[in-house]
Amino acid sequence: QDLEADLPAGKSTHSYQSDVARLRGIVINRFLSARLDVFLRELISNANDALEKLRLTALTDKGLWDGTGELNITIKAVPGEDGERGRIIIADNGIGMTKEELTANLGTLAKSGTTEFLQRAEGSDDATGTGNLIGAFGVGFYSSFLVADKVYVASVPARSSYDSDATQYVFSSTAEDNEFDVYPDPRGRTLERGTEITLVLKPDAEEYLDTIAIAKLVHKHSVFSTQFPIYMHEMKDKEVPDEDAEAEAEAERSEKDETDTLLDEDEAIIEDIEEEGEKPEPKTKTIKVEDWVMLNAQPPLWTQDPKNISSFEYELFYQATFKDFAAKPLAWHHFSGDLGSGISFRTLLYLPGKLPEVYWQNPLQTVARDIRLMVKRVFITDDMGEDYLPKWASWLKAIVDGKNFALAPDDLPLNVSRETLQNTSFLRQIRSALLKRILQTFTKIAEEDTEKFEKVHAVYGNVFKLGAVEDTKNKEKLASLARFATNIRNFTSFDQYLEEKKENQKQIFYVADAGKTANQLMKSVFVEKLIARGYEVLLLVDPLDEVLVNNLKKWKGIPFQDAAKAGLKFGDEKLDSDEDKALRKEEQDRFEPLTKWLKKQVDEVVRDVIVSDRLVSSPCAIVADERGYTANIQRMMNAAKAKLGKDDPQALFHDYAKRQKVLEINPRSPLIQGLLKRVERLPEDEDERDAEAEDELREVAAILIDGALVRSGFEVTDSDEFMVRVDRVLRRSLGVDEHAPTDTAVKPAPPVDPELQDESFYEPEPEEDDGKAKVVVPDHLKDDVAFEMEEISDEEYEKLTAGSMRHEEL
Ligand SMILES: Nc1ncnc2c1ncn2[C@@H]1O[C@H](COP(=O)(O)OP(=O)(O)OP(=O)(O)O)[C@@H](O)[C@H]1O
Repeated sequence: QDLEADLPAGKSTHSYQSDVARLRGIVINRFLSARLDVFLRELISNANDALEKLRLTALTDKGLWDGTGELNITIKAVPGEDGERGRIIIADNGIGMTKEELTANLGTLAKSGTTEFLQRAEGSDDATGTGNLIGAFGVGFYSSFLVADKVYVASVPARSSYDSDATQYVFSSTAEDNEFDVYPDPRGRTLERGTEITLVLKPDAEEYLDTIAIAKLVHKHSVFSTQFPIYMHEMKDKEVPDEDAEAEAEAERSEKDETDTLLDEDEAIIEDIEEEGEKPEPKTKTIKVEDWVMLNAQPPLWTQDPKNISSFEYELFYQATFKDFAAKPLAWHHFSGDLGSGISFRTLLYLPGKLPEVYWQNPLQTVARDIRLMVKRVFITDDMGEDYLPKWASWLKAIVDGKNFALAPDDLPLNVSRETLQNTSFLRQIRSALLKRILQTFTKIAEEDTEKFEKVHAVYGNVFKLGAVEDTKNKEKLASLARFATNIRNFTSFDQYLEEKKENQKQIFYVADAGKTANQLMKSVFVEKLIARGYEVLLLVDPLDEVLVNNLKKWKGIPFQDAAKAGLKFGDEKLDSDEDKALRKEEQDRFEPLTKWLKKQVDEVVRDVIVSDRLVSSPCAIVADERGYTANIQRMMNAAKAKLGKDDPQALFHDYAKRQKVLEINPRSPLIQGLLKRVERLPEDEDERDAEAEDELREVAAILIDGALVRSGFEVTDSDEFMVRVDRVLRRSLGVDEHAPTDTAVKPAPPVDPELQDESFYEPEPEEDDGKAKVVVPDHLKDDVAFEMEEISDEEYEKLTAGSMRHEEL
């Protein structure tokens, strides 16, 4: 029987309160279709409230509900037939409404702040933002009109559940009219208690009739939003005995039995056995039966006490909620907080076991997509805006469930734009709570479980480094989580490095070269002496490492020192004996002729040449100035410079920075000592100059410097020139005439061919027959044919050929 009022008797028509009319107008006209599906979560949320209200009031007023019978929510989709519209019916057996309550609750808005909300919503173009706030401001029920042309709300208050004569009333309203009707339900009393909402779907909302679509929606928005079971009506296939077919089969069987008795006895036995093997299957048929499937078997995990939740449950919840099946979460943190002004929240945050590839493809572009903001267990949004979290944390997956959230409109302004959503104090407070807890979670693992932290660091190491550069507020905390290899250990933090710092050491030493391994870096010329003397050196192999230390500049007040740069001090130089100091001074004076001479030779490559204090076995090294490029940075900058114009100031700076290096020579290297001697022997007098000897020496120096460049990680200035020099020096050492030219004569190419020949002309020429025995396989068979040959003796050959087998056949 239809819900439509058939008799005018008992029907009353009311106008919506003006605010309701405006609100309905916004809902109906200003929502994007993408937000249509909120209607279901809103109605489920209302049903949940009605059930909760019943449960609570029944605690003190047993007359409302005796505690027996399940409190639940049901959803039923009724496809349209015979030109009728499809319907969705959502019912609860909660507190219910009287005739007066139907009129008052659904016809007026009692929320404070609504008028302001309406003004802003009407003035805003951001329809999606409005969608986020539905629910938080009690526009919930009116979202029905997103999908329905007509809505019926049938209700019986709980108080009447024991009174079988009590009247069930219907509220009905169309989307167009600004009026609604209230009348006794023409179907009579169909509900024991509670509310049943029937949505007569608009033609373009018929997709919601699909039970799978409904189940998906419930899972997306509401599966964790109520503690009460949600059941969905389904027509299920069921096999039942088919009595008609069974009776027919029985008749057939008895006919057959009669024939069997006529057969020979032996045969009859065989027949019996066979019959036993194939007992007649009972005849069945498939019928459709009604079934109610529970959609939310799981209660909201984050509302439970962490003590009662197993790791397995946390992991399952993670997978189900965030659809991340790539790896188990590495860790989670489940906590509640209070923001004052009556707002509290519960949060469950997860550190994913793997960061998505897109994160590292462009970490600065990533946006947090998995922070699910809920209010009272009802999903509100997972779009917190582009910059809600710093980029380093954009991988975070979390549920944030605010309580009493809607009661504090100041904390969530009615303005609907995302930018303001981000800037509300509630969300800002949540953001800092989230960041604080992420860092706490990492720090706790780092302090308590090194093995686990190694795993965490393998995934998040670069996140810490990126974060320390990006997030000035959390710089220290993030940087202290980063770990590095050193020449002494594999996994050390800056703090641990300082614990092992030597006396008087005033710098944190590091050497960086992205792409090299820690072992390779340990062999770098720059750290020879540091390592030989037993100092600890951070071996920075990741591109972000160098960015991080350059950005930090100091750790606990102690500067970082790139071992490949000028300014390296062991710190104990002052403690050297006078003798040592004198020795160094003497060395410097002694090598001055060489440093001066070399400086003239290498003017283009380096700024200065000095006697080194950092080399042990290598003859020389190229060390960058404090403001110059190290090889590592130079490589990165070269790529960037390639894109700049020649006269671009940045390009000019690049050339300048490139030259800011020093050639350091090792006074103990025999090669350097030999070079010094040769330089000293060069006659100073202009007239006596030996051009040839000078050239030779220059060449040696040039190779030495190129070698130093390569050893120091730079590229040689001109690799062709380098090879020409090496060629000359090799000749000299082999006693080959240095100037003897290589015979470079070659046969010139034939004259230009003016014509295009026949195609076959360009095919490769067949090999000439050399007269030797061989098997020639045509090209197209080469892949398919294989040969095995066996050498046979003359005798065997004779034997074989003597018979019928001829040579060719063999
Ligand atoms: N299923 C229901 N059972 C009983 N009362 C209901 C039901 N649905 C709605 N109501 C009544 O109608 C009122 C208006 O509902 P509406 O969804 O517009 O706002 P709200 O539920 O009060 O706000 P919010 O959606 O933010 O919780 C509710 O406050 C409630 O009193």
